[in-house]
Formats: sequence, structure tokens, C-alpha cells
Amino acid sequence: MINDVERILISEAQLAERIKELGAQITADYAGKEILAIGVLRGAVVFMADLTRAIKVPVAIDFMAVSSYGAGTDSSGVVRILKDLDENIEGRHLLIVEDIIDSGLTLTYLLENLKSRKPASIKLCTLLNKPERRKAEVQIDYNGFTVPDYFVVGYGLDFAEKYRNLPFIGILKPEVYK
Ligand SMILES: O=P(O)(O)OC[C@H]1O[C@H](OP(=O)(O)OP(=O)(O)O)[C@H](O)[C@@H]1O
Ligand code: HPA
Repeated sequence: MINDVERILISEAQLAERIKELGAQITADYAGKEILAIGVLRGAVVFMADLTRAIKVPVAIDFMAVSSYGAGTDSSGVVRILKDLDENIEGRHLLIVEDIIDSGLTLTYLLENLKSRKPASIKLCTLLNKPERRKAEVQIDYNGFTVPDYFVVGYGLDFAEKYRNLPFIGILKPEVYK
């Protein structure tokens, strides 16, 4: 698996340091409130586990599964809900946790869907932001790292369901996905 990686873009130590900072910022912003963190399956799971432990106000967790990529490296643009929330979100402070915002199509769909259920507030936290690929504008409240237009893997992110368990964010060798 490691032999498929061309180079490490964000190391394990850099991820840990930045997540500590994000946790502190979120803790300060939500003082006196309770958060319902909504992880977007499956990519956000690894980040969600570390981020929630860096937040010091009460955090409940729930998950939604959506898919728009299939086995390729381009969004199909068609977002499907594969698993809905278990919690009632009306009147709650939602923190959507994503691994990456790329075209922005997944989040645009998700935000509209969640807003219609009348939460008290919605904020978005993404580990990675790839603005060069944006097709729909998305307001990001907490951004871990801005990355260039490479297909990245690791720390939850996959290519065809592989590489999610790499502890860093890396770029694959072109021959692996071409
Ligand atoms: O901004 P966008 O272009 O919409 O891309 C971002 C979305 O794509 C990835 O999910 P994917 O559909 O690959 O599912 P996964 O989380 O199970 O890997 C990622 O986790 C985001 O949810
Ligand atoms: O660069 C990426 N890597 C993995 N999954 C993704 N989903 C959107 N962009 C990416």
C-alpha cells in the first residue's frame, strides 16, 4: 500500500497539530452550548474521531452516508443519501464534519437538506479544502488545510475504497489510478 504513494502531503504530526488547533477554536466558539457533530461517511470517520476528542464542550455524534464518487476520481454530481441521521436535529447546533470539499456538490446538497429540518445553527468543518475544483460555492467555517488539485488519499480518504487507513495524507503515483 505504502509503495503506491508518490509523496506525503500532510504528515501525521501536522494533522495532529492542526486538529488540536481546530478543537480549541471550536471549543471557544461553542462555549456554553452542546454540539451535534454530523460525520459524513465514510471518509470523515478518522478525522471525526480525532476532532471530537479535541473539543471540550459536550459533543453528540451522528452520521450520514452520501455518495457521489463511486470508484472514480471525479464527482458524478448526483448525490445519493445512503444512510440518514438517527437523531432529530431540530433546534440543535450542528457541526458537519467532512474529510474534503472538492467540487462542493456533496455539501451543497447536504446543507440544503439539513437546513430544511430547522436546526438552531449549522457550521461546517472540513479537514481538507480543494478550491481549484469548486463547482458550487460552499461556506467553510473551519478549514484544516487547503490542498492543491491532486487526488489525495489517507486519513479516511480513499481511492476505490483503499488507503483510508494510511495515517497521513498522501498523493498516489499516477500509474495507480490511470
Ligand atoms: O466536494 P465534492 O466534490 O462533492 O467531494 C467531497 C465528497 O467526496 C468524498 O466522498 P465520497 O463520495 O468519495 O465517499 P466516501 O466519503 O465514502 O469516500 C468526500 O468524503 C466528500 O464527502
Ligand atoms: O482528492 C480526493 N481524494 C479522495 N476522495 C475524494 N473525494 C473528493 N476528492 C477526493
